Amino acid sequence: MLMKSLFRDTGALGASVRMLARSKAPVSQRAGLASLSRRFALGSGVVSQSLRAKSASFSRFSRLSGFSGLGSRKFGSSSALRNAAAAAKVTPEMANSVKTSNVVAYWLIGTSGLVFGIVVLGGLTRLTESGLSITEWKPVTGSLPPIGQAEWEEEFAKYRDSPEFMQLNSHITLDEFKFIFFMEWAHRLWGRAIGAIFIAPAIYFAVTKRSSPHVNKRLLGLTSLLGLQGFLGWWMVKSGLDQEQLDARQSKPTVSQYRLTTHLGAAFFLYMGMLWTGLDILKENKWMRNPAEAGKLLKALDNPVLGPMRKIAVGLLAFCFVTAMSGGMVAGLDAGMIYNTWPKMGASWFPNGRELMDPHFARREDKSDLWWRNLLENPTTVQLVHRTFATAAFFGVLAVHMYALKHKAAMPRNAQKTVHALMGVVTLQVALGIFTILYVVPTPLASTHQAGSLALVTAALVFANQVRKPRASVRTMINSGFAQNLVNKTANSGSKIMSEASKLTR
Ligand code: HEM
Repeated sequence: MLMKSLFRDTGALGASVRMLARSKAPVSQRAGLASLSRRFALGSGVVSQSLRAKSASFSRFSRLSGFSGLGSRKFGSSSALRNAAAAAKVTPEMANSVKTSNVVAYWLIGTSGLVFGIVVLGGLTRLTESGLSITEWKPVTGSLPPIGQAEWEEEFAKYRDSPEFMQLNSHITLDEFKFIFFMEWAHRLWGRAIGAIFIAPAIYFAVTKRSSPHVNKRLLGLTSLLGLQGFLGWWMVKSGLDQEQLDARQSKPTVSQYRLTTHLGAAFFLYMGMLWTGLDILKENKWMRNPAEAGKLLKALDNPVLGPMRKIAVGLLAFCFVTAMSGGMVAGLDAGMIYNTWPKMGASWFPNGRELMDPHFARREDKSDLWWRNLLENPTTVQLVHRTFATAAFFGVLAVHMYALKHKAAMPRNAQKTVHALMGVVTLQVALGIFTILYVVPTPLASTHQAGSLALVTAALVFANQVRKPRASVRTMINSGFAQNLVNKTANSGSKIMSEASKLTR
C-alpha cells in the first residue's frame, strides 16, 4: 500500500518536475521542488536515513521523471536534464549512468579481440625480424603498399640505407624484402583498421546517446590511448633505425627494449580498457533486466569474505600485467637466447653475482646506476627477473585458487569458474615460457607464449570484474528494491510514467 502510494506520488512529482524543467522555471522554484522531493523521499519510510538511500531515492526520482540517459531522449533536452538533475541534487552521472546499449558492449569486446590479434601479429613481426623494414611513418598514404617494380625498387633502396640492412641483412633479395615489408605493413594496416572500427562507431554511439556519459568518458580515454599507440609504434621503430640511438645503446640494429615494452604495455591497457568497459555494460544491463537476480548477487557480493578477494583480484591483475611487461623486456633484449635451461640457469640455480650485476652496464663513473641498468639492460638479469615474476605469478594464482576453493560458498558461480580457468591459463603460460626457453625461442612457441600472456590477463581481468561491486548508481537502485517493485507495479498500474520508467529497467 505504502509502496503503491509512493510510486503514484513520485510519478506525479516527476511529471511536475518535467514540466518545470521544460518551462524553464526559475531556479528558486526548481530548488524548492528538489527539496520537496527530498522530504518526500525521506518521509516515505521506504528508504532509510542513510546517505546511500538518499541517493537511491534521487536516482528513482530522476528515472521516474524521465531524467535518465534514455529518458532525456524521450522526454526532454539534455540541458533540461542537466538543470533538473542539478536542482534535484541528482548528478548527471547518477541520472545518466545506468543505460548503455548492449550493442556498445559487443562492439567494445569485438574491438578488444582485434587488439588481441594485433598484439600477436606485432610479436610475429618482431620474431620474423620484419619490424624495421618500413623506414618511414606515413599514417595516411602508407596504407597502400608499393605497386609495380619501380615502386618496390624505390622502397627497397630506402631499406638498403637503414642500419639493419647494412649491418645484418645485406644479403637479402627483393623477394625476401617483400616478405618482411608485408609483415610490418599488415601490422600497421591492422592498427589503422582498429582506429577506424573504434573511432567512427564511438562518435556515433555518443551522438545518438546509445552510450551513457560515464561510458563516453571511457571511450574518449580509449580513443586517446589508441592515438598514442600509433605514435608509440613509430617512436619504437625509430629507435631501431637511428644510428645515433643505436650507438648510444651500443646495440645492433634492434628497437629499444624500453620502447618495445612501452608499446606492448599501451596495447595491453587498450585491450583491458575495452574489455573491462564492455563487460561492465553487459553486467549492468543484465542486472537492470533482472533486478531480483541482481539483488541476490549483490547480497552475495556483500559477503565479508569477498572484501579481501576484491583487492587480491585487482592486485593479481596488476601482477600479471607487470610479469607480461618483464617478458616484453626479455623479448626486447633477445634475452631468451641465453640460458636455455630450466629450472636451473646453466649449471647453477642462479648466475653468479658478477654476471648479474655486471659493471659494464653501468654508464655513470661512480656506478650509481649499476643496479637499475643491470635489472633493465643486462639480458641475464632481465631473464632472471622474468623467471622470478613468472614464478611469483604462478604461486599467486595458486594461492588465490586455494582461497577461492576454501570460500567456495561465498563466491559467485561465474567467479568460481573463472578462477579455475585462471589456474589453467597460468599453468599453460608457464609451460609455454619454459618450452620457449628450452627450444631457444622458436617463432610458433614464442608467439603462442605471447598470446598466452594476453589470455592470462583476460582471465585475471574477468575474475576481478566478476567479484567487483557494481557502480554506486546501479547499486543504490537495485538495493532500494526500486527496480523490482517498479516492474511488479507496472503491470496493472496503467500509469504512462510507470510504464515508460519500467522500460528503462528492462
Ligand atoms: C605468468 C607467466 C608468464 C607471463 C605472463 C609471461 C609473459 C611474457 C610476455 C608478454 C613476453 C613478451 C612476448 C613478446 O613481446 O614477444 C614474454 C617473453 C618471454 N618469456 Fe614469458 N611469461 C611468463 C612465464 C615465462 C616463463 C616461466 C619463462 C621461462 C622460464 C618465460 C620465458 C620467456 C621468454 C624466453 C620470452 C622471450 C620470447 C621472445 O623473445 O619472443 N616466460 N613472456
